[in-house]
Parts: sequence; structure tokens; C-alpha cells
Amino acid sequence: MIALEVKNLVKRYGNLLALDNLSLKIKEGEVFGLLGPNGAGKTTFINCILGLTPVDRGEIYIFEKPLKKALHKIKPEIGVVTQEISLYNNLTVYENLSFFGSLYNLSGKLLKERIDFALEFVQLKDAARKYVKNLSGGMKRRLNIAAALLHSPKFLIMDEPTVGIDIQSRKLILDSVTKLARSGVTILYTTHYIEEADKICTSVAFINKGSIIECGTKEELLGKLSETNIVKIKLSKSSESLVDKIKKLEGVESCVLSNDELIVSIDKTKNLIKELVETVSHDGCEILSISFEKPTMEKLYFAIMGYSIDEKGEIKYESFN
Ligand SMILES: Nc1ncnc2c1ncn2[C@@H]1O[C@H](COP(=O)(O)OP(=O)(O)OP(=O)(O)O)[C@@H](O)[C@H]1O
Repeated sequence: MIALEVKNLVKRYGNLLALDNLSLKIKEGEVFGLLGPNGAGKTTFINCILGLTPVDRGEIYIFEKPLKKALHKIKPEIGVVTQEISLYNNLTVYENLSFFGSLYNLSGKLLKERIDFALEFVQLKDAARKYVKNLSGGMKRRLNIAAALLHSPKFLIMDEPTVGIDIQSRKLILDSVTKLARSGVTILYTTHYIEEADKICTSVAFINKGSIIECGTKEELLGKLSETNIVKIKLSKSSESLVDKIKKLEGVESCVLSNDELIVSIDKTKNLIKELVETVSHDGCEILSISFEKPTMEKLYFAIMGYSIDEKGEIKYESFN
């Protein structure tokens, strides 16, 4: 069963093209990571698939039903953890869950059971009587997740749920995503943390300027990585024209320049070291060092996108260590 299928989605805000012909498919049971920097279009995408933002073009199917026609039937299957925390500060943890549960028509014994489960799941049982205004940022985020789980959704959408929280809460949230997936819940997880996507997602899509640049299961992506070798060449001075020359060599898949260092991704069936050294020398650059890198998700991201993402979600052009 396909949990989400999106075909050629287009969303404009005035002149800004926020989603540019975006297509993707999420299979039931996957933890699907939508990975991209601030402004890439992640929240817009979520708002579109929830029917909260009208789309300009494209089709959306959730559990193989068209969103347009079946929104009211599909909604009870979906849980949403929004980027902004949506809780009532002047109610206790338990009262908040009780209120959100009642919105899903839960009441009595079933509501109590679901609240107990959700509190246990995010490890907030001991905080049940605390007012939300007195919780730490991490505890609020965990409560936000608990509220989204009360009605036992089959498809959970989480929009950057670990931004700005302590390490312990982050670990707890990542572990709970993995646990939920094991219990059969499909998860769409947006993030700008590459290492989170690497750690918990079974499939990942790289999104930039509203387009999917690369997408696949982790195995497929890692398979791609193993088809390439990454060579790092430290230069005495940088030259953008050299990057263009190297990109033209047969067998070079990508080349980016970062802090006077060339990062070249090469088809692993090719040995291009001689050609690389010659090209660099002809360009008048001096080679300070050459090293070979074992690829990781972060390195793949940099090689494909030409940048990495910092803690705050901003694009950073320096290479990773
Ligand atoms: N309501 C809106 N009106 C106009 N422009 C918008 C609106 N919402 C988002 N945008 C713009 O659309 C683009 C995509 O924004 P979006 O919030 O979807 O990105 P994002 O990947 O979720 O980033 P972030 O992590 O910063 O939330 C950005 O350029 C943003 O400024």
C-alpha cells in the first residue's frame, strides 16, 4: 500500500515558486525523511498534503485515495506534529491531552487509556499535573508529539520536531519515531539535520527550492555512494574555472569547491587521479594534499547539493570535516 503519493505538485506564493512540480511516493511503514535547508518548501509541502494550503496544480493521494474527494475520510488516519508548538500554557499536561483527545471524539475510558499510552510513550507520566508553561522546551515538544498520537494515526507527519531542544529530548524523540515505525505507523519526517535523516529514516528525499533533487531508500542512496569515490584535493589557491574543467572529465560525477579544497565525486570504475593532477597543474594551481573519503549521507548530500546545512537550517558552503 502507498501511504502518500504526490504527482507534479505546484504551489506559488505570488511570484515565488514554493513547490516546483514536486512528485514523490511514500510506502506504508516507511520513515520518510524530507531533508532540506530553511525555505526549501518542507512546511509548504506538509500544508498542501493536509489540505491546509490550496495547491496550484498536482495530485495528492493518501492511502491511495485522492485528497480532494476523500479529505474527511483520510483525516482520522493522520497525526500531525507541527513545527510551532500548539499547546495551552495555562492547562496542565493531562488537561491538554484531554482537550486534544476530545477533538478526536475520544472520551471516558478510551480517552484515559490513550492519554496514559501517549504520556508513557513520550516519558511524561511524571509531569502529567504540571502546567505547560512550566515545562522545558524539550518537554513541550514531547507533549506536542503525544497530542498527535492520541487517536492512533496510521500516518504521522512530523515537521522538524527536534529543532532547538536538549540532547536528551532529541534522543527520546528519535527513539520514539523508530518505535512508532516498528509498530506499523508510516512517518513523514521533515528536518534540516542530515544526521537525523541518516539515523532514523528508511527513505530520504533531498528538497531544494521546492524540487526533489535526490530520492531513494537509504540502501539505494548508499548504493549510489558506493558507485562513486570521493577525492579531496587541497589547493594553494582556489579557482572556479578549474571546477568547470574537472566537471568535464569523463567519469567525474560532481565537483565542488570549498575553502580551497576540491571535492570530486568519481565513478568508482574509473581511475582519474592522473587526469585530475594534470588538470589542476595545467590550471596553474598547486596541490597541497590529496585524500580519499569514505562516503556518508552527509558527504553524499554535499556532493549532490554543493552545500551542507548548519544547526540553524541555513545553507553552509564549507565542507564537513
Ligand atoms: N504564506 C506564505 N506566503 C508567502 N511566502 C511563503 C509563505 N509560506 C512560505 N513562504 C515561502 O515559501 C518558501 C518555502 O517555505 P517553507 O516554510 O515551506 O520552507 P521550509 O523548508 O519549511 O523552511 P523552514 O524550515 O524555514 O520552515 C520560502 O521561500 C518561504 O519564504
